[in-house]
Amino acid sequence: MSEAAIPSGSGAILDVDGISMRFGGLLAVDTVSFAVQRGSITALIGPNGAGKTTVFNCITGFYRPTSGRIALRRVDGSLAALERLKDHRIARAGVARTFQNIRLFAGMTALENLLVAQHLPLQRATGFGIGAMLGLSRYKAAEAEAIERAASWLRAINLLDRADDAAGELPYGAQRRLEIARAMCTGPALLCLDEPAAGLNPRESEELARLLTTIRDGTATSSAPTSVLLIEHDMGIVMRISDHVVVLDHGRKIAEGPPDLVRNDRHVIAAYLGEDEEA
Ligand SMILES: Nc1ncnc2c1ncn2[C@@H]1O[C@H](COP(=O)(O)OP(=O)(O)OP(=O)(O)O)[C@@H](O)[C@H]1O
Repeated sequence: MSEAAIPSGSGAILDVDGISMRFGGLLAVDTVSFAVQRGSITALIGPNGAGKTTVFNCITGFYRPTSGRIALRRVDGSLAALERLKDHRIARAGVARTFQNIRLFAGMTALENLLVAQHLPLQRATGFGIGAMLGLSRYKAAEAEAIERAASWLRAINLLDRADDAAGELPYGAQRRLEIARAMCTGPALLCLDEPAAGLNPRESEELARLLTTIRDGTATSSAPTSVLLIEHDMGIVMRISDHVVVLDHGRKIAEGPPDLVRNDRHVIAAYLGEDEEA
């Protein structure tokens, strides 16, 4: 079996190479290839049923693609062949994701949600549990770091004053930002967002757009710039914040490029008009 590859000299953090996904007789994704460049926002768009979520699920390990390869450049520079890993291993390799439906721990506070996300470094610092019970200094240091990281993300999403409120009691837009902060607390190489603007009002969308560009640029907190891959139906946000747009239709990639180019592509216009006609 050939190794996962990102061409040397390439600035890609993720390379999706000819992936296909078949559900019985349906070829939901048909030999799709694209790359996510380091420090960029890449949007995956297309009409309903185009295959966006399926591609996403292949990258994040919810599905194993029928064929094709997906290579991730980890934070330490090594390569991971995501198509061979289970979802928890993909998360450890540095892919964090959010879902279309919010999946916070509603009864826990905003702060607790961000601390739970950091259980792995805490576990490592304690030798998986016993160190915490014994109050080891290594654990205390790791715990202080986790709290500091959580606080800096609460500040970045304008929720520091609501740190002790239950996540389920926060306004919808705040919950969406908290989910993104929770994903960022794991220090990912790639942040994957499934329709982050769904259900947001214009002010909340604006806040989200600002948050995503600061995550990309590494100015949201003192964390490193982070590459973002998003599925989004809100074309206003896509065209404003994306560096690169990949368009799918009926499981195939029909266009990719900078937003201005994609917006005027006749195949893209036809795909979206076709959807309107059917609606
Ligand atoms: N688990 C599954 N089993 C069978 N068919 C599936 C499964 N998941 C997705 N599909 C089908 O694959 C195709 C692509 O679906 P997918 O959800 O990836 O599209 P999408 O672009 O994300 O659409 P939307 O914008 O509506 O979320 C659709 O025809 C869908 O019905």
